[in-house]
Amino acid sequence: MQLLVNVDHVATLRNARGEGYPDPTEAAEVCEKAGATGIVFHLRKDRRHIRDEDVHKLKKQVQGTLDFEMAATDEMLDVCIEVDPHLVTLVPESREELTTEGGLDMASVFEDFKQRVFSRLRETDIATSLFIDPNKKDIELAAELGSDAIELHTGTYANAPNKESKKHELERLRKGAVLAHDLGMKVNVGHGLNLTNLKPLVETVPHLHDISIGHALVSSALFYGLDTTVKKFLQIMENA
Ligand SMILES: CC(=O)[C@@H](O)[C@H](O)COP(=O)(O)O
Ligand SMILES: NCC(=O)COP(=O)(O)O
Repeated sequence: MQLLVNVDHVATLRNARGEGYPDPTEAAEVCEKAGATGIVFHLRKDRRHIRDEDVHKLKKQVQGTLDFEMAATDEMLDVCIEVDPHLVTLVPESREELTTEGGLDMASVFEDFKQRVFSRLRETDIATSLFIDPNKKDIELAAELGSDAIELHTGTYANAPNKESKKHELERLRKGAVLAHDLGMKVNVGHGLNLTNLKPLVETVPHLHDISIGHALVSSALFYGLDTTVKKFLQIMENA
């Protein structure tokens, strides 16, 4: 189990005033020094937080795993292949959304991903991950496509309104992780994870590889500091 910190919202804060601070690259350095295994960023089509120059700076700065989240457009594929991260996580993206709203619908993207996206990525050393909901069909199609990993969308679990629905979502994630692992894929998770909901997740869901956490981690860092916050998340993972 390894923690990858998503630095998107360090850039959100920077962009709010158009100043050069806080710098996502500097945040990445603090996170890695505090024990994070790597860094995630999502280069959105509208560049609302991370910008192209951040991507190149992060590539130079990050020592551990670099996970490039993106929509599978030709433009993003060009940037990603040029930057050459360790991992690319393909996510659905819509311009109006405040954040990623769900996983990829694998049935509807399958043929396009096979012919246009994976054919290009397979010519590189970049490992692939698909951001999907914990549905049997989506997981099976991810394996059929030959993805190295999936990232199970934990947003529905994180936002579940009561104990019963949280339990239900955890069970879906557990089953999804077992299936993905049995099909030979690495199991990553992310979205909406925080200092409270991480513990039940890591104690219930097996085979976890990368856990990517951004918005809540950056928010907690305002109160505890970034170094201490990363260590708090790592402690939860270590105790599990
Ligand atoms: C794919 C995912 O769950 C998130 O990391 C997503 O990339 C978040 O996007 P924002 O950082 O723009 O909210
Ligand atoms: N892939 C999920 C991610 O990078 C962080 O998501 P969030 O913690 O910002 O919701």
